[in-house]
Amino acid sequence: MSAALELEAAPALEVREVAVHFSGLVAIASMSFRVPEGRIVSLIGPNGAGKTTAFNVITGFLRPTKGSVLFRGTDITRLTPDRIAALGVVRTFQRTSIFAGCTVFDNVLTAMHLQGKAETWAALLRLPSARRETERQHVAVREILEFVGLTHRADELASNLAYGEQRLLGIAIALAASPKLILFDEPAAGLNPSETEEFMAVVKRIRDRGVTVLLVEHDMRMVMSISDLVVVLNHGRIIAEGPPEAIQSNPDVIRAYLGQGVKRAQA
Ligand SMILES: Nc1ncnc2c1ncn2[C@@H]1O[C@H](COP(=O)(O)OP(=O)(O)OP(=O)(O)O)[C@@H](O)[C@H]1O
Repeated sequence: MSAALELEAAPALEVREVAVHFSGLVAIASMSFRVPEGRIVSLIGPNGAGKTTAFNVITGFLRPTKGSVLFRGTDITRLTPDRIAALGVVRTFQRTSIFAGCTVFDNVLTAMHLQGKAETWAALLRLPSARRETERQHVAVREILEFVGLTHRADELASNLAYGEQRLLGIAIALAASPKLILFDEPAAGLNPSETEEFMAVVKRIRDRGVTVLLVEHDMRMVMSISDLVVVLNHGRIIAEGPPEAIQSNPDVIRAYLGQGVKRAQA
């Protein structure tokens, strides 16, 4: 499907004329873009371009000065982060908050419990439905660990995981919240090439399951090989958007970012 057709399809996420000012400093001047349902979209640009600020607006951690954010047609601009997460917009952080002293399995189970408040009462009362629910959750945790490739590490303490495995656990924790749209903030930072490959394969599998992905990333090899669409920010403005091939040859993008970005990716 062409990029033009993609953009005509009903978007999972629509950012409309968002501006963010921090007491005089314009972090985002005006930003509009759409993330089509079931696709991987990357937001790229030089340091300070406004990418993390955009993530903060989308996930409700920051109110924009102007503009709006729509998730599947619903205006989420003024919702709290937990309401937005409950709608299925789930974020991973550069440093994932895992419980180092708990097992891999329990980390994912805890994340799943955190979203199932209704079942907590049934569990406290030890109702049969709660036992069924517990079994269902354990099956789901095992499925998620299988999905990210951590089954063999299920009983390991999270603190004993290698760096790349901790990233995979971060994804597993995010998947436990049943995301419809998942946002990754620099997921490849600090990963070696084989860990990056493994990470990319998991992200593609997430997309292939119908979950929409929005990525902020500086690793251009990853961005260009994984993305269906790329949106380029520079000084708080979008300077280009389109499929990776078009972005790589766009002179404005090369001037503003890619010359520097490709060097960094090869470093
Ligand atoms: N809470 C804040 N208060 C004041 N200025 C901020 C705040 N957060 C971000 N900024 C500024 O807004 C601009 C955009 O920052 P942002 O972190 O969104 O950029 P970025 O594209 O994510 O950069 P990087 O690639 O380095 O993570 C920068 O000039 C930054 O200094």
